[in-house]
Amino acid sequence: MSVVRGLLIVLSGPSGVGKGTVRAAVFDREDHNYVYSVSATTRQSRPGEVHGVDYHFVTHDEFKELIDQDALLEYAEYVGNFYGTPIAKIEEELAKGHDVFLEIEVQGAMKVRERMPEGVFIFLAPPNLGELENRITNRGTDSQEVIYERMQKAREEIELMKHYDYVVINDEVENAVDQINAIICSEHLKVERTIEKIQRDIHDYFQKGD
Ligand SMILES: Nc1ncnc2c1ncn2[C@@H]1O[C@H](COP(=O)(O)OP(=O)(O)OP(=O)(O)O)[C@@H](O)[C@H]1O
Ligand SMILES: Nc1nc2c(ncn2[C@@H]2O[C@H](COP(=O)(O)O)[C@@H](O)[C@H]2O)c(=O)[nH]1
Repeated sequence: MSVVRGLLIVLSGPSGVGKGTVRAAVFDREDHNYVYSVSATTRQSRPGEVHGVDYHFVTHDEFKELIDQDALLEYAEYVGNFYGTPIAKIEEELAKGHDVFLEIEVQGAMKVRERMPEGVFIFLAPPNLGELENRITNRGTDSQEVIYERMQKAREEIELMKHYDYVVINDEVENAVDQINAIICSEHLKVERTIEKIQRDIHDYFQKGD
């Protein structure tokens, strides 16, 4: 029997809203078949970040080579650094029936939407912008200048949330996780129902011909 292709789940939203935190909590569920798409970036690694796990940390030349080789599903420049999604792993995992999670900013998500509109696009929103600023600040990874730039970006990004299939507010991590799990279940059901409908149609068509 052929394997049903996995879902491409694009979790997007402003920096610091909690995408990584929520995604890790979604992955903590025991019985999942999720795979995380590790992005390439020209950003310097932060303390504790592991090459190949959190990101593929690459030079500008290496990033340019990925673009030239058409190895990225999408890429974007974000606050002075490049970020991109390697395509090969995604195709491989979807074909195995695994659900692939992308955790990317909004310009990139819109490009994925053009290339893979069958994806499930979830915008993670902060309860309010003051709380977003607190989260980025308390994370302690960015200078005041970078925090300012990320907050300016957040304003533009929130304007684009209307282009997503779902908006989830990350007030409490557990609430956001429950909503995302419910979205994924319902998207799987949609795919199963569509397959059943097509199979019924094929069955009915050939019965008529008998
Ligand atoms: N619901 C929440 N309530 C309070 N703090 C939260 C919540 N979700 C995440 N945080 C905290 O906010 C900070 C930013 O979270 P995280 O790094 O997961 O965001 P992100 O969206 O992945 O950021 P980036 O896009 O910059 O990688 C972290 O310190 C995290 O612990
Ligand atoms: N368009 C893409 N955006 C990405 C990708 N990987 C991560 N990101 C997003 O960039 C910002 C900044 O990330 P940070 O790790 O420096 O805080 C954040 O919104 C990430 O989600 C990608 O492959 N493409």
